[in-house]
Amino acid sequence: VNMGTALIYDEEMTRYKLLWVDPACKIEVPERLVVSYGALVENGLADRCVSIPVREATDADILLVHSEEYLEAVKKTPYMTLEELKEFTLQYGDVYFHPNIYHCAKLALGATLQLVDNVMTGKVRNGLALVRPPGHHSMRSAASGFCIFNNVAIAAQYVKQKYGVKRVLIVDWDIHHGQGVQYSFEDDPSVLYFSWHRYEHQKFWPNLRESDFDVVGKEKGAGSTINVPWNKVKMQNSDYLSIFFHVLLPVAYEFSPDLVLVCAGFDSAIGDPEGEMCATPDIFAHLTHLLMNLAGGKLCAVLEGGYNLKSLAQSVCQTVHSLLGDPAPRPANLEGPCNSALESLQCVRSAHRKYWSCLKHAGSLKYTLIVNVLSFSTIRENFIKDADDKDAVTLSSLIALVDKMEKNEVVLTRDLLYSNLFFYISVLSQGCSDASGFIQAVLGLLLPLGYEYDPSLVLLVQTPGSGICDSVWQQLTGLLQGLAQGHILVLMQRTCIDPTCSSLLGDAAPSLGQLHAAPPEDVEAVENLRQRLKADWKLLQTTDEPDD
Ligand SMILES: COCC(O)(O)CCCCCNCCCN
Ligand SMILES: [Zn+2]
Repeated sequence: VNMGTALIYDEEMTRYKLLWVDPACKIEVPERLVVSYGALVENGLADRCVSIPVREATDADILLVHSEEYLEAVKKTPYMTLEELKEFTLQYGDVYFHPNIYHCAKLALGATLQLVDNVMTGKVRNGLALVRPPGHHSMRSAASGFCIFNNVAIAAQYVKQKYGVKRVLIVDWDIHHGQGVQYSFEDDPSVLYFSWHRYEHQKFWPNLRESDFDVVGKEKGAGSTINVPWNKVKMQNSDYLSIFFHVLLPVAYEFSPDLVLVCAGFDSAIGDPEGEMCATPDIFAHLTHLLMNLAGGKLCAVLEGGYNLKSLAQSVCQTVHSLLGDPAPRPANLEGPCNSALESLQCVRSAHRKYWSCLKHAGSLKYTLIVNVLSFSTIRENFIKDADDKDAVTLSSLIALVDKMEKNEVVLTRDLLYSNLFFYISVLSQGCSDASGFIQAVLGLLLPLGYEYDPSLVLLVQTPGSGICDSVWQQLTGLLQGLAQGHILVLMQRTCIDPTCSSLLGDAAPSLGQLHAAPPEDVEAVENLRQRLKADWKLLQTTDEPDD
């Protein structure tokens, strides 16, 4: 059941700003919150959310990550003169202090903890905390990058301590590397930290060697830090989606988190002076949607960066639309990932191959994945029979149609042809359906194909004997709703009405639990098919090698 989406915001957090000249900090202005919240109100989204009040974080909350000496130092800032504030600020990088920033930093952290409390206790399903100062750069004893307290890092420690949460996934889609988060969990296998960031071979701020793809975590935490460096600017939607399909989502499903925290920075959107990327605000509807079937839908997004007020406001609205369960806009005209993105993708996958079974290739065939992309011409030449001109494609005719498609005697009624290309994937799994093999096929093959194809309708058919268990079926039904603006038609030849309906009604699919290594034959099946198809379907590429 959909318990709703929390929105946590308090205008007190707009009451601090830069009081002196500092070119590095002038972009971090109070208007960032004003326009974000304003846009949610204007678009009728604020009213559809459950409004949860902020609270002040306690010392105990702050000390989950930060040191006593750092907290004691920050506590003195409200009483400092302008000169003392400037002096105090000099010891840190790309950050500024203000008499009211300590208060606002406690509210930003308090807002974040209110959000995770309400999600963990089931008051709401998911939510967004619109906060400043942001958090992901601040470290145990240092402020950095406009950040005072590390809101998301503290939230992860907080839920582990208070709710005994075993595994937390942190997705940092801000365009900067959240080094503060990485440092907090680099040896902690219970927190998986994923970050992509503008890097340009260490030439971009914060210019850290440890932001590169080969830094994967330490000791027990090896494999639980995933760094995706963008070594060029102007990355687009398909670059972002490729990383989700071929790195983040396969690993996230294998990790099977109990909670997803998002460092929701929107400086990764087009128009942002910091990111200089080209991904459009609607991509955040898809990124959010693609994470919403993890952890039983428990997702807490916390604002980090975002400095172009127009694209920030639009990106925030796209994110909240998805949190509310609204269908995502069609991912129009996706090209393939650029070579630089493919290089990063390949580097990250190989750096993590030994930690995550989903990134391995081996074995022989179990799934026969039949992918027929039937274009107009193919259909017209080879398949059209003298189909009578039905006015409406009735369900029975669709079922009859699908039966024929199963037998590859495709007869398409004329009006079905009018809905442009017809895209037909049948995932036949002989024998018991191993969830991980199937999910990896969905994430690494079906979704990239589907997003690139961008259908106006998704026809999902459950063939008898497919042996796909309900929770996997619900994951599939949920994930596919990111396509065709959610226009999905499910033909079931087996009674799994309830789980399907709950997924169609927007409920998150139940977690599949930690996924074991997929049977090698499944992995190979997907890999073979991906090799065959990637020449025509660019989103299937994971390397810039002609045949990886
Ligand atoms: C968590 O804060 C959100 C953020 O990651 O966006 C902070 C970015 C700090 C960027 C510091 N350099 C600015 C140089 C100005 N050209
Ligand atoms: Zn940022």
